[in-house]
Amino acid sequence: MIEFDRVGKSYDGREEVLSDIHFRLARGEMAFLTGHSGAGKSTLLKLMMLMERPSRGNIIVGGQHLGKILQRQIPYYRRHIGVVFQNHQLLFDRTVFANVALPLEVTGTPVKEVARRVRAALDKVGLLKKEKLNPMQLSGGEQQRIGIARAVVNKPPLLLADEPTGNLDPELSADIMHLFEQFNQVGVTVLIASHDLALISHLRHKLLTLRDGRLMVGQSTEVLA
Ligand SMILES: Nc1ncnc2c1ncn2[C@@H]1O[C@H](COP(=O)(O)OP(=O)(O)OP(=O)(O)O)[C@@H](O)[C@H]1O
Repeated sequence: MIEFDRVGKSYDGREEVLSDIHFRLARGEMAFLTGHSGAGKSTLLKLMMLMERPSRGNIIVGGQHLGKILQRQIPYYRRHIGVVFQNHQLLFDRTVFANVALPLEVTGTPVKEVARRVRAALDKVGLLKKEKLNPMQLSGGEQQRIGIARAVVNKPPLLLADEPTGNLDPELSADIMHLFEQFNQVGVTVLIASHDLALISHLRHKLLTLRDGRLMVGQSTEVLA
């Protein structure tokens, strides 16, 4: 599903933030990406989203060589990836339903189909009853669930998350991680950047650790060992 082959990234010709990054994530696999602040976690996710281009090396996502994707093709490529951010980036001038419907409207999905899919996504995150509310009326944990519903409403085969539990207390954070696991159990490939090592150590998935620009691959249950 994801393959990084000797990828390097430097900004503005300065020292490399990522060096010689080499890893694979199989279709249907789930992994955590960790590392200290500034280690390059967001940069690695941005390379997969084509928000940044590597300085060297090759990246393949879903069978596509990212180096061959032209600038104008990027919006189409991104439709296959669901993205969840720490600050959920919801629009507070519209309802929960309208927020989750956004990715479908962009692709011109018929209205009936939009309603069906939005409700299915809200049901999966346990917030079907809140569709008419404004996101402002929801708790932080609920807002994050709305962000996740919006990320999965298109049924993307790949879900990327950047510190999705950053603002949440431990219990809510665990709930959010379990939600990602549920999507993974139905076949979605999931990669989550997080520095919440206590939480990660309780879940058994692949662990990608960035240190001094290099990547090490291990198991999340060994993270505190
Ligand atoms: N657009 C940019 N231009 C220049 N430097 C950048 C840019 N984006 C990130 N960097 C630098 O690259 C390094 C890695 O940043 P990145 O945001 O990928 O780290 P991170 O591991 O996600 O950090 P955090 O956990 O604090 O979010 C940092 O030194 C940062 O200052």
